Amino acid sequence: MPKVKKHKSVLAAKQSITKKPATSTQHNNRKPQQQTQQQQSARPSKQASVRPKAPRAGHAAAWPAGQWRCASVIDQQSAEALLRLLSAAETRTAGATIKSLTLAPHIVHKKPTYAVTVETLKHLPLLKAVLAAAGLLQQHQELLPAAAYVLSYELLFGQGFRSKGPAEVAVLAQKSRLQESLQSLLQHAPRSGSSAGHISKARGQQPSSSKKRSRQQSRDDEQAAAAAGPSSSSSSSPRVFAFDKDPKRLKRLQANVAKTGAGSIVLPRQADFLTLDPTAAEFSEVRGVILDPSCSGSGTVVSRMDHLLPQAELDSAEGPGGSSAADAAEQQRVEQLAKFQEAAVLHALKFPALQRLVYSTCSVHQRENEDVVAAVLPAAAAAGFKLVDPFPAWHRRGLPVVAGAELLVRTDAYQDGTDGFFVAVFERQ
Ligand SMILES: C[S@@+](CC[C@H](N)C(=O)[O-])C[C@H]1O[C@@H](n2cnc3c(N)ncnc32)[C@H](O)[C@@H]1O
Repeated sequence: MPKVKKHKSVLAAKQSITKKPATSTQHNNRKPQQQTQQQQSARPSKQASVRPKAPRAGHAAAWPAGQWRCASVIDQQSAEALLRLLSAAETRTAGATIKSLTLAPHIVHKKPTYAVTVETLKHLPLLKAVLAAAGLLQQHQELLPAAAYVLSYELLFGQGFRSKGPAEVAVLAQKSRLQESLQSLLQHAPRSGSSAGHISKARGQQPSSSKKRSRQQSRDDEQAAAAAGPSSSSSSSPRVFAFDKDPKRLKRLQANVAKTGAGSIVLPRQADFLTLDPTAAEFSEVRGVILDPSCSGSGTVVSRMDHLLPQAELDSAEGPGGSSAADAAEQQRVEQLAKFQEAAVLHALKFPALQRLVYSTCSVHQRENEDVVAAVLPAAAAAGFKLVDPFPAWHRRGLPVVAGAELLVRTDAYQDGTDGFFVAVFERQ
Protein backbone atom coordinates (compact mmCIF):
# COMPACT_ATOMS: atom_id res chain seq x y z
CA MET A 1 0.00 0.00 0.00
CA PRO A 2 1.45 3.37 -0.89
CA LYS A 3 2.02 5.38 2.22
CA VAL A 4 0.58 8.86 2.25
CA LYS A 5 2.56 11.25 4.35
CA LYS A 6 1.97 14.86 5.15
CA HIS A 7 3.70 17.23 2.85
CA LYS A 8 6.78 18.70 4.42
CA SER A 9 7.22 21.87 2.39
CA VAL A 10 3.72 22.99 3.17
CA LEU A 11 4.15 22.02 6.80
CA ALA A 12 7.38 23.98 6.92
CA ALA A 13 5.78 26.96 5.29
CA LYS A 14 2.83 26.81 7.63
CA GLN A 15 5.03 26.42 10.67
CA SER A 16 7.11 29.37 9.60
CA ILE A 17 4.18 31.69 9.95
CA THR A 18 4.12 31.14 13.68
CA LYS A 19 7.72 32.30 13.87
CA LYS A 20 7.30 35.17 11.45
CA PRO A 21 4.02 36.95 11.94
CA ALA A 22 2.35 38.17 8.82
CA THR A 23 2.95 41.74 7.86
CA SER A 24 -0.67 42.54 7.36
CA THR A 25 -1.71 45.01 10.01
CA GLN A 26 -5.17 43.56 9.92
CA HIS A 27 -4.09 40.06 10.92
CA ASN A 28 -0.81 40.67 12.66
CA ASN A 29 -1.73 39.28 16.02
CA ARG A 30 -3.63 36.22 15.03
CA LYS A 31 -2.45 32.84 13.94
CA PRO A 32 -3.83 32.12 10.50
CA GLN A 33 -5.42 28.81 11.36
CA GLN A 34 -7.29 30.50 14.19
CA GLN A 35 -8.84 32.92 11.77
CA THR A 36 -12.04 31.64 10.38
CA GLN A 37 -13.94 33.05 7.53
CA GLN A 38 -17.23 31.66 8.63
CA GLN A 39 -18.48 35.15 9.15
CA GLN A 40 -17.78 35.71 5.46
CA SER A 41 -19.13 32.31 4.44
CA ALA A 42 -22.20 32.26 2.39
CA ARG A 43 -24.40 29.49 3.73
CA PRO A 44 -25.45 26.78 1.33
CA SER A 45 -28.24 27.67 -0.93
CA LYS A 46 -30.39 24.56 -1.13
CA GLN A 47 -31.93 25.75 -4.38
CA ALA A 48 -28.64 26.30 -6.15
CA SER A 49 -28.48 23.90 -9.03
CA VAL A 50 -26.20 25.66 -11.46
CA ARG A 51 -22.62 26.22 -10.41
CA PRO A 52 -21.72 29.90 -10.91
CA LYS A 53 -19.05 30.68 -13.45
CA ALA A 54 -15.55 31.34 -12.22
CA PRO A 55 -14.37 34.94 -12.44
CA ARG A 56 -12.32 35.82 -15.47
CA ALA A 57 -8.60 36.06 -14.94
CA GLY A 58 -7.37 39.60 -14.53
CA HIS A 59 -10.52 40.65 -12.71
CA ALA A 60 -10.71 41.23 -8.99
CA ALA A 61 -10.95 37.96 -7.07
CA ALA A 62 -14.66 37.53 -6.61
CA TRP A 63 -15.68 34.34 -4.90
CA PRO A 64 -18.98 33.47 -6.50
CA ALA A 65 -21.90 34.32 -4.27
CA GLY A 66 -23.51 31.36 -2.55
CA GLN A 67 -20.39 29.21 -2.77
CA TRP A 68 -18.83 27.92 0.42
CA ARG A 69 -15.63 29.60 1.50
CA CYS A 70 -12.82 27.71 3.20
CA ALA A 71 -12.63 28.37 6.92
CA SER A 72 -8.91 29.10 6.99
CA VAL A 73 -7.61 32.26 5.38
CA ILE A 74 -4.73 30.37 3.81
CA ASP A 75 -7.00 27.77 2.26
CA GLN A 76 -9.48 30.36 1.07
CA GLN A 77 -6.84 32.57 -0.51
CA SER A 78 -5.23 29.51 -2.10
CA ALA A 79 -8.62 28.48 -3.47
CA GLU A 80 -9.12 31.98 -4.87
CA ALA A 81 -5.70 31.86 -6.52
CA LEU A 82 -6.48 28.43 -7.92
CA LEU A 83 -9.84 29.58 -9.22
CA ARG A 84 -8.15 32.38 -11.14
CA LEU A 85 -5.35 30.16 -12.45
CA LEU A 86 -7.69 27.45 -13.66
CA SER A 87 -9.98 30.00 -15.19
CA ALA A 88 -7.03 31.64 -16.97
CA ALA A 89 -5.85 28.27 -18.26
CA GLU A 90 -9.33 27.40 -19.45
CA THR A 91 -9.85 30.67 -21.29
CA ARG A 92 -6.20 31.03 -22.29
CA THR A 93 -6.28 34.47 -20.74
CA ALA A 94 -3.00 36.05 -19.82
CA GLY A 95 -2.49 38.12 -16.69
CA ALA A 96 -2.96 35.78 -13.77
CA THR A 97 0.21 34.10 -12.60
CA ILE A 98 0.82 32.13 -9.45
CA LYS A 99 3.23 34.84 -8.46
CA SER A 100 0.85 37.73 -8.92
CA LEU A 101 -1.93 35.82 -7.18
CA THR A 102 -0.16 34.42 -4.15
CA LEU A 103 2.24 37.28 -3.51
CA ALA A 104 -0.36 39.99 -4.02
CA PRO A 105 -0.62 42.61 -1.26
CA HIS A 106 -3.98 41.34 -0.06
CA ILE A 107 -2.61 37.84 0.59
CA VAL A 108 -2.33 37.58 4.35
CA HIS A 109 0.23 34.77 4.54
CA LYS A 110 2.07 34.70 1.25
CA LYS A 111 4.47 31.83 1.82
CA PRO A 112 1.97 29.22 3.02
CA THR A 113 -0.60 30.42 0.49
CA TYR A 114 1.99 29.97 -2.21
CA ALA A 115 2.88 26.52 -0.86
CA VAL A 116 -0.72 25.29 -0.65
CA THR A 117 -1.53 26.67 -4.11
CA VAL A 118 1.50 25.08 -5.72
CA GLU A 119 1.07 21.74 -3.98
CA THR A 120 -2.61 21.62 -4.85
CA LEU A 121 -1.74 22.32 -8.49
CA LYS A 122 0.93 19.66 -8.48
CA HIS A 123 -1.55 17.11 -7.18
CA LEU A 124 -4.44 18.37 -9.31
CA PRO A 125 -4.86 15.40 -11.68
CA LEU A 126 -4.88 13.04 -8.74
CA LEU A 127 -7.20 15.24 -6.69
CA LYS A 128 -9.63 15.51 -9.62
CA ALA A 129 -9.68 11.75 -9.98
CA VAL A 130 -10.15 11.22 -6.25
CA LEU A 131 -12.97 13.76 -6.03
CA ALA A 132 -14.67 12.30 -9.09
CA ALA A 133 -14.51 8.81 -7.58
CA ALA A 134 -16.04 10.09 -4.34
CA GLY A 135 -18.68 12.15 -6.21
CA LEU A 136 -18.14 15.05 -3.84
CA LEU A 137 -18.71 17.88 -6.28
CA GLN A 138 -21.92 16.33 -7.51
CA GLN A 139 -23.25 16.16 -3.96
CA HIS A 140 -22.64 19.81 -3.11
CA GLN A 141 -23.39 22.55 -5.58
CA GLU A 142 -22.08 25.02 -3.04
CA LEU A 143 -18.63 23.48 -3.11
CA LEU A 144 -16.62 25.14 -5.86
CA PRO A 145 -14.05 22.82 -7.48
CA ALA A 146 -11.21 25.20 -6.53
CA ALA A 147 -12.19 24.96 -2.85
CA ALA A 148 -12.66 21.19 -3.11
CA TYR A 149 -9.18 20.79 -4.60
CA VAL A 150 -7.52 22.81 -1.87
CA LEU A 151 -9.45 21.14 0.94
CA SER A 152 -8.95 17.63 -0.37
CA TYR A 153 -5.26 18.42 -0.75
CA GLU A 154 -5.18 19.60 2.87
CA LEU A 155 -7.07 16.54 4.05
CA LEU A 156 -5.12 13.93 2.09
CA PHE A 157 -1.64 15.41 1.99
CA GLY A 158 -1.53 18.56 4.08
CA GLN A 159 -2.33 19.53 7.62
CA GLY A 160 -6.00 18.74 7.67
CA PHE A 161 -8.44 21.31 9.02
CA ARG A 162 -8.08 23.26 12.21
CA SER A 163 -11.12 25.38 11.55
CA LYS A 164 -14.27 24.05 10.03
CA GLY A 165 -17.01 25.60 7.97
CA PRO A 166 -19.57 23.93 5.74
CA ALA A 167 -16.97 23.22 3.04
CA GLU A 168 -14.67 21.40 5.45
CA VAL A 169 -17.59 19.51 6.97
CA ALA A 170 -18.67 18.34 3.51
CA VAL A 171 -15.14 17.18 2.62
CA LEU A 172 -14.63 15.51 6.00
CA ALA A 173 -17.89 13.62 5.63
CA GLN A 174 -16.31 11.87 2.63
CA LYS A 175 -12.90 11.37 4.23
CA SER A 176 -12.94 7.57 4.08
CA ARG A 177 -14.14 7.49 0.48
CA LEU A 178 -11.53 10.03 -0.54
CA GLN A 179 -8.78 8.06 1.17
CA GLU A 180 -9.96 4.80 -0.33
CA SER A 181 -10.12 6.30 -3.83
CA LEU A 182 -6.64 7.73 -3.37
CA GLN A 183 -5.18 4.40 -2.31
CA SER A 184 -6.94 2.61 -5.12
CA LEU A 185 -5.78 5.13 -7.74
CA LEU A 186 -2.23 4.97 -6.48
CA GLN A 187 -2.22 1.20 -6.51
CA HIS A 188 -3.70 0.85 -9.95
CA ALA A 189 -2.07 3.77 -11.72
CA PRO A 190 0.02 2.51 -14.60
CA ARG A 191 3.67 3.42 -14.60
CA SER A 192 3.39 4.86 -18.07
CA GLY A 193 0.86 5.48 -20.74
CA SER A 194 -0.96 8.44 -22.10
CA SER A 195 -4.38 8.83 -20.60
CA ALA A 196 -3.42 7.77 -17.10
CA GLY A 197 0.08 9.15 -17.36
CA HIS A 198 -0.79 12.12 -15.24
CA ILE A 199 -1.80 9.84 -12.40
CA SER A 200 1.51 8.05 -12.42
CA LYS A 201 3.19 11.46 -12.63
CA ALA A 202 1.24 12.49 -9.60
CA ARG A 203 2.38 9.37 -7.82
CA GLY A 204 5.93 10.54 -8.42
CA GLN A 205 4.95 13.75 -6.68
CA GLN A 206 3.52 12.09 -3.61
CA PRO A 207 4.35 13.84 -0.38
CA SER A 208 6.38 10.87 0.82
CA SER A 209 8.95 11.65 -1.84
CA SER A 210 8.55 15.38 -2.05
CA LYS A 211 10.75 17.87 -0.36
CA LYS A 212 11.45 21.52 -0.62
CA ARG A 213 13.51 21.66 -3.74
CA SER A 214 15.84 24.12 -5.29
CA ARG A 215 15.49 24.86 -8.98
CA GLN A 216 18.41 22.61 -9.79
CA GLN A 217 17.21 19.78 -7.57
CA SER A 218 13.85 19.91 -9.24
CA ARG A 219 15.50 19.56 -12.61
CA ASP A 220 17.71 16.76 -11.35
CA ASP A 221 14.70 14.85 -10.14
CA GLU A 222 12.95 15.50 -13.38
CA GLN A 223 15.85 13.90 -15.14
CA ALA A 224 16.20 10.86 -12.97
CA ALA A 225 13.96 8.24 -14.61
CA ALA A 226 16.05 6.78 -17.51
CA ALA A 227 18.74 7.92 -19.81
CA ALA A 228 19.42 9.19 -23.24
CA GLY A 229 21.13 6.86 -25.60
CA PRO A 230 20.90 4.58 -28.56
CA SER A 231 19.09 1.35 -28.26
CA SER A 232 20.16 -1.71 -30.10
CA SER A 233 18.79 -5.09 -30.82
CA SER A 234 20.22 -8.15 -32.37
CA SER A 235 18.14 -11.17 -33.25
CA SER A 236 19.30 -13.11 -30.21
CA SER A 237 19.66 -10.55 -27.44
CA PRO A 238 18.06 -7.13 -27.46
CA ARG A 239 20.26 -4.50 -25.89
CA VAL A 240 19.82 -0.91 -24.86
CA PHE A 241 22.90 1.23 -24.54
CA ALA A 242 22.09 3.92 -22.03
CA PHE A 243 24.53 6.81 -21.93
CA ASP A 244 24.87 9.61 -19.47
CA LYS A 245 27.98 11.68 -19.08
CA ASP A 246 27.22 12.67 -15.50
CA PRO A 247 28.47 10.14 -12.92
CA LYS A 248 25.73 10.97 -10.43
CA ARG A 249 23.03 10.57 -13.03
CA LEU A 250 24.65 7.35 -14.14
CA LYS A 251 24.39 6.00 -10.61
CA ARG A 252 20.70 6.82 -10.54
CA LEU A 253 20.29 5.23 -13.92
CA GLN A 254 22.01 2.08 -12.71
CA ALA A 255 19.81 2.00 -9.64
CA ASN A 256 16.69 2.40 -11.77
CA VAL A 257 17.80 -0.34 -14.12
CA ALA A 258 18.39 -2.64 -11.16
CA LYS A 259 15.03 -1.73 -9.65
CA THR A 260 13.16 -2.54 -12.83
CA GLY A 261 15.01 -5.80 -13.37
CA ALA A 262 16.19 -4.69 -16.80
CA GLY A 263 19.83 -5.36 -16.04
CA SER A 264 20.22 -8.03 -18.68
CA ILE A 265 19.06 -5.69 -21.44
CA VAL A 266 20.06 -2.17 -20.47
CA LEU A 267 23.73 -1.34 -20.47
CA PRO A 268 24.34 1.92 -18.63
CA ARG A 269 27.57 3.60 -19.54
CA GLN A 270 29.18 6.88 -18.60
CA ALA A 271 29.97 8.59 -21.87
CA ASP A 272 29.62 11.86 -23.69
CA PHE A 273 27.16 11.00 -26.42
CA LEU A 274 28.63 13.63 -28.72
CA THR A 275 32.06 11.99 -28.66
CA LEU A 276 30.87 8.42 -29.24
CA ASP A 277 31.85 6.96 -32.57
CA PRO A 278 28.56 5.87 -34.18
CA THR A 279 30.46 3.76 -36.68
CA ALA A 280 32.13 1.66 -33.98
CA ALA A 281 31.53 -2.07 -34.42
CA GLU A 282 29.55 -2.39 -31.20
CA PHE A 283 26.98 0.08 -32.53
CA SER A 284 26.63 -1.47 -35.96
CA GLU A 285 23.20 -2.87 -35.11
CA VAL A 286 21.81 0.21 -33.41
CA ARG A 287 18.41 0.73 -35.02
CA GLY A 288 16.80 3.11 -32.62
CA VAL A 289 17.89 6.14 -30.62
CA ILE A 290 15.93 7.84 -27.91
CA LEU A 291 17.37 11.26 -27.22
CA ASP A 292 16.20 12.90 -24.04
CA PRO A 293 18.92 15.51 -23.77
CA SER A 294 19.46 18.17 -21.15
CA CYS A 295 16.88 20.90 -21.61
CA SER A 296 15.57 23.93 -19.77
CA GLY A 297 12.85 21.88 -18.06
CA SER A 298 10.50 24.80 -18.67
CA GLY A 299 7.59 22.43 -19.13
CA THR A 300 7.81 20.83 -15.74
CA VAL A 301 5.15 21.97 -13.34
CA VAL A 302 7.71 22.39 -10.61
CA SER A 303 9.99 24.60 -12.65
CA ARG A 304 7.03 26.64 -13.85
CA MET A 305 6.47 27.44 -10.20
CA ASP A 306 10.01 27.72 -8.98
CA HIS A 307 10.18 31.38 -9.76
CA LEU A 308 7.68 31.89 -6.98
CA LEU A 309 9.85 30.48 -4.25
CA PRO A 310 10.55 33.05 -1.55
CA GLN A 311 13.80 34.24 -3.10
CA ALA A 312 11.76 35.34 -6.11
CA GLU A 313 10.40 38.13 -3.93
CA LEU A 314 13.96 39.37 -3.53
CA ASP A 315 14.63 38.98 -7.24
CA SER A 316 11.60 40.98 -8.16
CA ALA A 317 12.55 43.63 -5.62
CA GLU A 318 15.60 44.29 -7.77
CA GLY A 319 13.29 45.96 -10.22
CA PRO A 320 12.90 45.70 -13.96
CA GLY A 321 16.67 45.77 -14.58
CA GLY A 322 17.13 42.69 -12.40
CA SER A 323 14.43 40.70 -14.06
CA SER A 324 15.48 41.57 -17.63
CA ALA A 325 19.04 40.53 -16.79
CA ALA A 326 17.63 37.24 -15.54
CA ASP A 327 15.55 36.92 -18.71
CA ALA A 328 18.60 37.52 -20.87
CA ALA A 329 20.59 34.92 -18.93
CA GLU A 330 17.76 32.41 -19.31
CA GLN A 331 17.52 33.13 -23.02
CA GLN A 332 21.24 32.55 -23.35
CA ARG A 333 20.97 29.28 -21.44
CA VAL A 334 18.14 28.09 -23.66
CA GLU A 335 20.15 29.01 -26.75
CA GLN A 336 23.14 26.98 -25.51
CA LEU A 337 20.92 24.03 -24.71
CA ALA A 338 19.31 24.22 -28.13
CA LYS A 339 22.70 24.19 -29.83
CA PHE A 340 23.62 21.08 -27.83
CA GLN A 341 20.27 19.46 -28.66
CA GLU A 342 20.79 20.11 -32.37
CA ALA A 343 24.28 18.62 -32.19
CA ALA A 344 22.97 15.55 -30.37
CA VAL A 345 20.25 14.91 -32.97
CA LEU A 346 22.70 15.36 -35.84
CA HIS A 347 25.14 13.00 -34.13
CA ALA A 348 22.44 10.38 -33.56
CA LEU A 349 21.59 10.41 -37.26
CA LYS A 350 25.08 9.08 -37.96
CA PHE A 351 24.44 5.57 -36.58
CA PRO A 352 24.65 3.59 -39.81
CA ALA A 353 21.78 1.14 -39.16
CA LEU A 354 19.49 3.73 -37.55
CA GLN A 355 15.82 3.44 -38.48
CA ARG A 356 14.11 5.51 -35.83
CA LEU A 357 15.13 8.51 -33.78
CA VAL A 358 12.99 9.91 -30.97
CA TYR A 359 13.79 13.43 -29.79
CA SER A 360 12.03 14.63 -26.66
CA THR A 361 12.28 17.47 -24.17
CA CYS A 362 10.40 18.59 -21.10
CA SER A 363 10.61 22.14 -22.39
CA VAL A 364 7.86 24.33 -23.75
CA HIS A 365 10.28 26.65 -25.58
CA GLN A 366 10.00 26.74 -29.35
CA ARG A 367 13.78 27.17 -29.48
CA GLU A 368 14.35 23.74 -27.90
CA ASN A 369 11.54 22.05 -29.77
CA GLU A 370 10.31 23.07 -33.22
CA ASP A 371 13.43 25.16 -33.92
CA VAL A 372 15.67 22.17 -33.20
CA VAL A 373 13.60 20.06 -35.58
CA ALA A 374 13.79 22.79 -38.22
CA ALA A 375 17.56 23.02 -37.81
CA VAL A 376 18.15 19.28 -38.27
CA LEU A 377 15.51 18.59 -40.94
CA PRO A 378 17.79 19.16 -43.96
CA ALA A 379 20.42 16.74 -42.64
CA ALA A 380 17.72 14.26 -41.62
CA ALA A 381 16.14 14.43 -45.08
CA ALA A 382 19.53 14.00 -46.72
CA ALA A 383 20.03 10.82 -44.67
CA GLY A 384 16.60 9.53 -45.77
CA PHE A 385 14.64 10.39 -42.61
CA LYS A 386 11.17 11.90 -42.39
CA LEU A 387 9.10 13.06 -39.48
CA VAL A 388 6.42 10.58 -38.44
CA ASP A 389 3.57 10.99 -35.99
CA PRO A 390 4.31 9.13 -32.74
CA PHE A 391 0.80 9.53 -31.36
CA PRO A 392 -1.87 10.17 -34.02
CA ALA A 393 -4.70 10.29 -31.48
CA TRP A 394 -3.11 13.14 -29.54
CA HIS A 395 -4.68 16.55 -30.03
CA ARG A 396 -1.86 19.01 -29.31
CA ARG A 397 0.63 19.48 -32.09
CA GLY A 398 3.86 21.35 -32.74
CA LEU A 399 3.82 25.09 -33.24
CA PRO A 400 3.26 25.81 -36.93
CA VAL A 401 6.74 27.20 -37.49
CA VAL A 402 8.29 24.19 -39.18
CA ALA A 403 7.29 21.91 -42.06
CA GLY A 404 5.62 18.85 -40.56
CA ALA A 405 4.56 20.60 -37.33
CA GLU A 406 1.36 18.53 -37.43
CA LEU A 407 3.50 15.41 -36.89
CA LEU A 408 5.05 16.79 -33.71
CA VAL A 409 3.55 16.21 -30.29
CA ARG A 410 3.31 18.80 -27.57
CA THR A 411 1.63 18.75 -24.17
CA ASP A 412 0.47 21.66 -22.08
CA ALA A 413 0.88 21.46 -18.33
CA TYR A 414 -2.40 23.18 -17.52
CA GLN A 415 -4.58 21.94 -20.34
CA ASP A 416 -3.44 18.35 -20.54
CA GLY A 417 -2.87 17.40 -16.90
CA THR A 418 0.76 16.52 -17.57
CA ASP A 419 4.05 18.31 -17.51
CA GLY A 420 4.71 20.27 -20.69
CA PHE A 421 6.82 18.23 -23.06
CA PHE A 422 7.63 17.73 -26.72
CA VAL A 423 8.27 14.70 -28.93
CA ALA A 424 9.51 14.43 -32.50
CA VAL A 425 10.12 11.12 -34.25
CA PHE A 426 12.22 10.68 -37.37
CA GLU A 427 12.05 7.46 -39.38
CA ARG A 428 14.23 6.35 -42.26
CA GLN A 429 12.04 5.83 -45.32
C1 LIG B 1 16.70 15.45 -19.49
S1 LIG B 1 17.87 14.38 -18.76
C2 LIG B 1 17.25 12.89 -19.30
C3 LIG B 1 17.58 11.79 -18.45
C4 LIG B 1 16.69 10.58 -18.62
N1 LIG B 1 16.31 10.34 -19.98
C5 LIG B 1 15.47 10.73 -17.77
O1 LIG B 1 14.36 10.74 -18.29
O2 LIG B 1 15.59 10.82 -16.57
C6 LIG B 1 19.28 14.67 -19.72
C7 LIG B 1 20.46 13.84 -19.33
O3 LIG B 1 21.40 13.98 -20.36
C8 LIG B 1 22.68 13.92 -19.78
N2 LIG B 1 23.61 14.50 -20.75
C9 LIG B 1 23.77 15.81 -21.06
N3 LIG B 1 24.70 15.93 -22.00
C10 LIG B 1 25.13 14.70 -22.31
C11 LIG B 1 26.07 14.19 -23.21
N4 LIG B 1 26.77 15.00 -24.01
N5 LIG B 1 26.25 12.87 -23.25
C12 LIG B 1 25.56 12.03 -22.46
N6 LIG B 1 24.63 12.46 -21.58
C13 LIG B 1 24.43 13.77 -21.50
C14 LIG B 1 22.53 14.70 -18.50
O4 LIG B 1 23.54 14.35 -17.58
C15 LIG B 1 21.15 14.29 -18.05
O5 LIG B 1 21.18 13.24 -17.16
